[in-house]
Amino acid sequence: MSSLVLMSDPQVAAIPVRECGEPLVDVRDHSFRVDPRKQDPLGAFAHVREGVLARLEHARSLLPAGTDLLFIEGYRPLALQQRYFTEYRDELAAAHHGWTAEQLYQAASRYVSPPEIAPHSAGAAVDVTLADQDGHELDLGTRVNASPEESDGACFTHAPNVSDRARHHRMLLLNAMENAGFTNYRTEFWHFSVADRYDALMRQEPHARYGPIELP
Ligand SMILES: C[C@@H](N)C(=O)N[C@H](C)C(=O)O
Repeated sequence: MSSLVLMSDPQVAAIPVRECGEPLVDVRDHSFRVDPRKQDPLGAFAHVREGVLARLEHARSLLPAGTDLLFIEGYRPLALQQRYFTEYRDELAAAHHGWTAEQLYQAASRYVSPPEIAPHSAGAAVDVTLADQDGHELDLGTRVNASPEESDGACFTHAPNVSDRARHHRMLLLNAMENAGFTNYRTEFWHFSVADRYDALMRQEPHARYGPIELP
């Protein structure tokens, strides 16, 4: 297992973006199981780049019978990413009075990407989990979007403090998504991205193909 590189690592921001211009598409037009918890009036949450959709379809086909992907969130407007990041950083600041701005920036990036490199705002990232054939969410150890503090670190993909059953489900998800070409952010078992700066760095690619994009 490779060592953890945080989103705040300067190596991530240093990856250049050569925008490929692929459009955003709505996964709800492609028979995915879509959970409404991140639903927004414009349906932004259900959008991803075309190439991300193709990889999601591939990942889905790699899961064992009776198991399916449950799509939670894809595209996130930059203003929302900024809000999530600031709110979480402020929460950490309130709990850790002695931390420097740099410490807060790094710690916040375990759970929310700094807006300037955010994979969700590039349409390159998805938050997904597993469901059974009736659409019931499977146990992957914590709720999707549990923070490190809330879950005592159990949100980390390879956390030891989850049950064998949850670990098994995490590995099903991770293997299907990685074999379909996604990179997991190891601090969150549910977060995967492709062709953004983080994925490019992990794959030692010279540049990312997806940069910040607006919903049409
Ligand atoms: C906030 C959480 N759901 C999330 O999306 N985290 C990743 C790292 C992100 O903000 O890109």
